[in-house]
Amino acid sequence: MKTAHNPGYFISFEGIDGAGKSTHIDAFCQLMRQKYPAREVVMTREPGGTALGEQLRSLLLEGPMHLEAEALLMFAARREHLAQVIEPALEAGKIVISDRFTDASFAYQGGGRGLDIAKLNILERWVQGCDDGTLLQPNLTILFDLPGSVAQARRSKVREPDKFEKMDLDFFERVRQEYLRRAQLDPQRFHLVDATQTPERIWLELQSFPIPIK
Ligand SMILES: Nc1ncnc2c1ncn2[C@@H]1O[C@H](COP(=O)(O)OP(=O)(O)OP(=O)(O)O)[C@@H](O)[C@H]1O
Ligand SMILES: Cc1cn([C@H]2C[C@H](O)[C@@H](COP(=O)(O)O)O2)c(=O)[nH]c1=O
Repeated sequence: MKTAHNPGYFISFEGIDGAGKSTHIDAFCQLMRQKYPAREVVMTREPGGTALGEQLRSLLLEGPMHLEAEALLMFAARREHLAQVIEPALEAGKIVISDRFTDASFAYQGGGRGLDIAKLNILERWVQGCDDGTLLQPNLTILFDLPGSVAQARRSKVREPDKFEKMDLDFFERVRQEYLRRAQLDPQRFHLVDATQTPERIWLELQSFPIPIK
């Protein structure tokens, strides 16, 4: 990509597993379609969003692997996702809404599993760096924040855990803290949602906070 300055608008949803992203993301996409009828809305996810990305997702969410292999595969899936889906959509002026993006790598591989943040910074620059030196990032990241114990209780009611969801509470607390650290570093980009609220309250909040899309 030549530059991160494009006519599109890029939104990511983030949070620990069970924080409630999936509960709201479809309705949020519909809301964006209603609010901005002139814009096409593309909903996607990570890891995934392309044929290769979905194959990598299966590998990543199933078997154990070396931490650096895991990080590299997350960013390989992301590179393909950017090239095939995200960059063309943004260049065409579309609204892209992704269920997770690079903050998840910092939170899970960095905070949760302990990969050196400097290595993640290098991968981020490699994969999201543009020709003019800018870094392609979401314009807005909606972070669903809640304690690991609450998320674990919610998850256990509804599904069989995947590889990450089997991790212990300490892991999810570290993931949460890394998300919060990144939100503090970039308060302009992050909108923090208190995900301990009822789904109804959260939905009201998602409908009402201002998003600078023309
Ligand atoms: N605000 C809420 N209060 C109580 N329960 C909730 C709330 N939001 C979602 N849930 C319930 O918690 C469970 C997990 O929610 P959801 O699947 O949306 O989480 P998620 O963040 O998308 O997780 P993952 O990233 O692992 O897919 C679901 O059973 C959902 O109904
Ligand atoms: C992008 C990304 C994701 N993960 C982890 C986070 C979740 O446990 C899964 C994805 O599952 P979801 O329920 O669909 O959100 O993958 C990660 O560890 N690193 C990443 O970069």
